[in-house]
Amino acid sequence: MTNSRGHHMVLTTFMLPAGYHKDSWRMDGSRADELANFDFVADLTRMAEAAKLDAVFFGDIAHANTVMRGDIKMNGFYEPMTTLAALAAVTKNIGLIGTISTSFYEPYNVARLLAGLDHMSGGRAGWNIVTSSDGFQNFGLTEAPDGPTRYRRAAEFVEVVQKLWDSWEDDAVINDRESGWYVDTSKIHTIDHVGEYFRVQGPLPGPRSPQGRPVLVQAGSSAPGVELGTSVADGIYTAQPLLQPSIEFYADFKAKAAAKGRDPELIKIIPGILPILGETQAEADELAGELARNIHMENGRKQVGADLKLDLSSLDLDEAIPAGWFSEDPSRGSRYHIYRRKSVDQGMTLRELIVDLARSTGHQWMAGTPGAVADRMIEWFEARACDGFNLNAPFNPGGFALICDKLVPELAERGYFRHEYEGTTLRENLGLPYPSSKRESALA
Ligand SMILES: Cc1cc2nc3c(=O)[nH]c(=O)nc-3n(C[C@H](O)[C@H](O)[C@H](O)COP(=O)(O)O)c2cc1C
Repeated sequence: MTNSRGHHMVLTTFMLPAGYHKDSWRMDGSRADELANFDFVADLTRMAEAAKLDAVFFGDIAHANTVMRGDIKMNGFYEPMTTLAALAAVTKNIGLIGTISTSFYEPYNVARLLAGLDHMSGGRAGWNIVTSSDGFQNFGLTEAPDGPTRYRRAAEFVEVVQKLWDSWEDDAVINDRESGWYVDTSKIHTIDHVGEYFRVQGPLPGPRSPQGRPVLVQAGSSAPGVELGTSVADGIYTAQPLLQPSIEFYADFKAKAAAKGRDPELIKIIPGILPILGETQAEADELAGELARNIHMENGRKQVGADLKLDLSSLDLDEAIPAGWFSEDPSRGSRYHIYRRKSVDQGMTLRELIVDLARSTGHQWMAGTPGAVADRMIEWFEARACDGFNLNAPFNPGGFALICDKLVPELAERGYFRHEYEGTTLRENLGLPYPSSKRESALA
């Protein structure tokens, strides 16, 4: 490894078969007619595995609001756990990270789902822990509980899931034909959890999974979100469009985790990036223009309005949203303030904002040659603005092919990414240790 940090980047991909760039499913060559079809997502995942990416990452939202506003990007066409289980059967090395909401499930189900995926994939499961800000109408409530309440439930939820994953000691299965006992029951323990939200006896009905505990990723940016991430997450997804704020976020996050006794090197900070690639800068710019020409502007207007909670129906597309329409309230969330800055400080017009949001939804995007995009990624990695990236393919399958065939090899060539998988589990490939069960640590 030739880079100064002594290890390579983490690279995962946000698996959105419709394409991360809004409306890119309208491009020539997209496989839009195959959305919700397994072969399509399996082809994309095999491409990611051939490029030796750490993991494919499936987001999830339990409602159809964005689809009804004309944006199918963050779609419900692929339910994460069922899709990942199917993908486990046709892949060998790549990590399989799925989103499950702590607001809409019970910990016992989630512990089983992820342990099951970990078993079926030989140790490649990961969980993106979200608390969901929408969709509560589908689960018996009229609106979302406030952030601190959702994260209180999430913290207890994760604690219960971890206790359940540890409820079988590593060597509880003895498979002893002589004695007639398949398991050593003295090594299987109830958890007897009684908390504010959950009462769970345990143990799980099956053995500890290959990774001991599947990898935990999280993306909270509010104070309670960061509190959960710094306490439990192995990986942090984050929208960081600018270098300096990302360096500050990285240092602050790792310091908070270290203050809790965690090894900051074992927590991977993974901002998103959307690369639009061309053989030359002119070719990349032309592609960016083609993607922008596919955007349905009126749907874009609705989407920006919904994201910012503003009525933009009367605004000319070539005007900027008036500064006075924005709130400075920090509780509006990090994405809101990214767009407030772009509009107010950088003077972007509504049309430019729609295009920018269509490209990145608040993440960094860059049009350039593979060499130039690799330069930018390396600059961030060396500056400790990140430990790697979540690659957002602007369009599929063509835009993802450019990432896998041109950008990732460039990073590998320059010593910033692997040529071969190091291990067979996601933990091994991320350089994370096998976690001893809580019971063992309590006894030690
Ligand atoms: C890359 C990335 C992916 C995310 N994926 C999801 C998702 O699939 N489902 C979801 O409900 N929230 C998702 N989120 C939202 C976060 O879980 C979180 O709610 C958001 O960053 C705001 O932080 P807060 O919850 O602390 O306010 C994602 C965020 C990021 C940055």
